[in-house]
Amino acid sequence: MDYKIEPFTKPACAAIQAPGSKSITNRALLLAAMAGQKIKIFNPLVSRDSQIMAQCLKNLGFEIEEGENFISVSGSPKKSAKLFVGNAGTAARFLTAFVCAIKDGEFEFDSDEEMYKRPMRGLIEALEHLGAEFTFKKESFSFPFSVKTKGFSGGEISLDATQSSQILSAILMSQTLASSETSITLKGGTVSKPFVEMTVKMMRQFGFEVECPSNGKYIVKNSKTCKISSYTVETDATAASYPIALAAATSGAVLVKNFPREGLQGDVGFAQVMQKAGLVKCRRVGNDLLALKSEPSAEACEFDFNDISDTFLTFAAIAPLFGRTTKITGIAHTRKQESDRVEAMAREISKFAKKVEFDEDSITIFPYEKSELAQKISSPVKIETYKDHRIAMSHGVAGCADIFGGGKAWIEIRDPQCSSKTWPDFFKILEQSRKDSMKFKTVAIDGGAAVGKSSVSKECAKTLNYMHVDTGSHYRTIAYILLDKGIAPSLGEDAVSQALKGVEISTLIFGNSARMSVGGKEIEDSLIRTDKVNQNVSLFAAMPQVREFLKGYQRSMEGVAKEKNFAGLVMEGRDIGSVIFPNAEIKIFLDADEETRRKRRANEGISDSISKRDALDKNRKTAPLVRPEGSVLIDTSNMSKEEVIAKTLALIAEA
Ligand SMILES: Nc1ncnc2c1ncn2[C@@H]1O[C@H](COP(=O)(O)OP(=O)(O)OP(=O)(O)O)[C@@H](O)[C@H]1O
Ligand SMILES: Nc1ccn([C@H]2C[C@H](O)[C@@H](COP(=O)(O)O)O2)c(=O)n1
Repeated sequence: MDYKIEPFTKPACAAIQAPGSKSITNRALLLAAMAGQKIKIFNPLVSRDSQIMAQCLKNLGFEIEEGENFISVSGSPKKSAKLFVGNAGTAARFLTAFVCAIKDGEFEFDSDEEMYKRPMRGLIEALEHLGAEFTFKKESFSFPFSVKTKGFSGGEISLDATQSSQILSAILMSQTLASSETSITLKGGTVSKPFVEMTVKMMRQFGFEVECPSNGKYIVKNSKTCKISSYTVETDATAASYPIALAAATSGAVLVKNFPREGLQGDVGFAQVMQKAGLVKCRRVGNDLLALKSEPSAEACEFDFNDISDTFLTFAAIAPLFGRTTKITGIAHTRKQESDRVEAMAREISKFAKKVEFDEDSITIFPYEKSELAQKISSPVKIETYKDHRIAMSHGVAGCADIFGGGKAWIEIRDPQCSSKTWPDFFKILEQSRKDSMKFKTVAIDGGAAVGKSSVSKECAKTLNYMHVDTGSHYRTIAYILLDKGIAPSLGEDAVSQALKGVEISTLIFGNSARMSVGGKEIEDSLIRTDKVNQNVSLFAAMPQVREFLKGYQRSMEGVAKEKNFAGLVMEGRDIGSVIFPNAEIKIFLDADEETRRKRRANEGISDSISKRDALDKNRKTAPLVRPEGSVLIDTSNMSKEEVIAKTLALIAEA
C-alpha cells in the first residue's frame, strides 16, 4: 500500500512520544536472559525486531510474560532450538553469540533474505576461535546456518568489528557467561561507537563487570550476579529525530516527550547537530525536549554522522527543503544495514533535489532554490522504502513540509508498514500531530506588572504564527485618550462613560500583533507608556464601564485571528483566563517576586509603580487580577526569558 503524506498547513504545534528504544529493548531482553533471575522490563519497544528477540528467547526455553507496557524474562536456555531472526541485526548478532555460551548445544538459525547479506563474518570468526562449529547452508559466514556450541572459557579474542558495532556488543555481552575472564582486542576499530558504549553501560547497569582499559581493548569478567530485578527502557533517541526534524520541516514547535538525557544513547546528539545546522533550537523542558523552528543560513553545511549514523537519513531527507547544499560524511557502514542506505537515500532524495552525489562514505545533496522546489515537482514523488523503516519515516517527515502552500500532498511512501520495525504507529502519530497542529487554540496569559507577559506572549505567537493581543495596551490606550480629553479618573464613572461614547475602536495588524486603534489611527507606544498613563491606567481599568467597553472587543479577537488565518490566539492581561476567555485551551498565570520585577523594569530604564498598580488591579471589584481557575502557575523569578517561553510553548504544544 502507498501512503500520501498530508503536509502541515500550519506550523507544527504538537507533543509526540516516541517509542521505547529498540537498541535498549533488545539489549535488555538479552541481558535479562543472562541474569539468572526474573527481570521485568518496563517501556519496552513493541515492534517486529523486539518481538523477534522475545520469540527467539521463548524458543530457547525462557519464560516471557508480556503485559501493559512491560515484558518479563525468566528461566534458563535449552540445549537446542530453531531461531528465526528476521532482519533484526541485534537479534541476529546477540543471539548467535549468546547460544555459543551454552555447553553442548546445537542451534539452527535462519533469517529474512536481507539478513543473508548483512555482515556476520567478524563475529563468526571470533566464535569459531572460541570453539563453536558453524555449518553454513548458503554462503560462508552468513545466514542461514547451524551451530554446535561448547560454552566459553574466557581467554583472548582478536575481533574484527569494523563492519558492525553489534559484533562487538554481542561478544561483550556473551562473555559475561564465560567461565573466566575474557580479553577482547579490536582489529581495526569499530563503527557507531556510541552503541558499544550503550552496551557497556547497560551491562554495568545489570551488574555485569566490563572494563575498557584503552581504546580498542575490553575485559569482561565472569561475574554472573545481576544487581537488578527491573529495568526501564528509555525513549528511542533515533526515533526522536523524526519529531525534532518535523519542527524544522514545518517551521513549528514540537515537544518530544521524555527525551532521554545524555548517557546511553548516542543519537541524543542529533538534537545538537540540528541546532548547529541552524535548523531548530532545542530547549529542555523537564523530562521533555522542545524543538523550535529556526532560521538556517544559506551557506552549505557538512556534518560527520559516524557516531549518530541512524539519524543521517532524517537529516538527509529534509535537506532539500532548505535551499542549501548539505554534505553528510562517515556513513559507509550504513551501506550494509537494512538497505544500502547511502545509495537508497541518494536515489530517493534525487526525486526532489536538483542533484545528489554520493561516494562510499558520504552523500551530498544539492537542493533546488527554495522558491523553485514547488515548480520542479509536478506530480507526487513516490518514495521507494526498500523495507527500510528509516527511509520511510525520514521521507514521511519531509513530506510534512507544505511546499505548495495549500496542503497539496507531494510525497507518497511505498510500503509505510515497514516503519513497524521500530515505530509501528509512526504514520498515525504524524497524521494526529498534523490534526493537533490545525486546532485553533486560545492561550490566556495573565499576571501582574512586569512578570514577563509581553515578552513571552509575543515570542510564542511568533513561533506558532498565532495572533498576539496585549490587552494592557487597550487599557493604556483608553487611559491616554481619556487623559487627552481632559478626563481624569477623579471625575468619576459618569464622566468616563460619557467620554467613551465618542471613542471608536478598531484593529490594525502588524506582523503577529493585533493593535487596537482609535478612529482608525494607531496610538503609539511612546504615548501609552508614559508616567502619566502608568499612574492613571489602573484607576480607569477598575471602572466597570471601561471594562464593559473593552470586553466585547477583546472577545472578538478570536474571530479576527481566525479570519486573518492565524493558527491561534495569545492574549495577555489581567483577566483573560478569568473573564474574557474562561474556556481558553491554555491558561497561564505568570508571577515573579517584586524585587525581580522592579529590577527588570529598571533595566529598561523605566520607573513603574508596579506594586501600586498591582494592588489596585488585585483589589478592584470588577474583573480583579486573580490566578484563574485551571491555570498553570509559572514563577519566573529565577527563570530566564527563554526558559519561560519554552515552558509556555511546551504547554501549548501539549494542550
Ligand atoms: N524571565 C525573565 N528574566 C529576565 N527578564 C525578563 C524575564 N521576563 C521578562 N523580562 C524582562 O522584564 C521586563 C518586563 O517584561 P514584560 O514587558 O514582558 O512584562 P509584562 O508582564 O508584559 O509587563 P506589563 O504588564 O507591565 O506590560 C522586560 O524588560 C523583559 O525583557
Ligand atoms: N486585561 C487587563 C489588562 C490590563 N489591565 C490594566 C491593569 C494594568 O495596570 C494596566 C496596564 O497593563 P500592562 O500594560 O501593565 O499590562 O491595564 C487590566 O485591568 N486588565
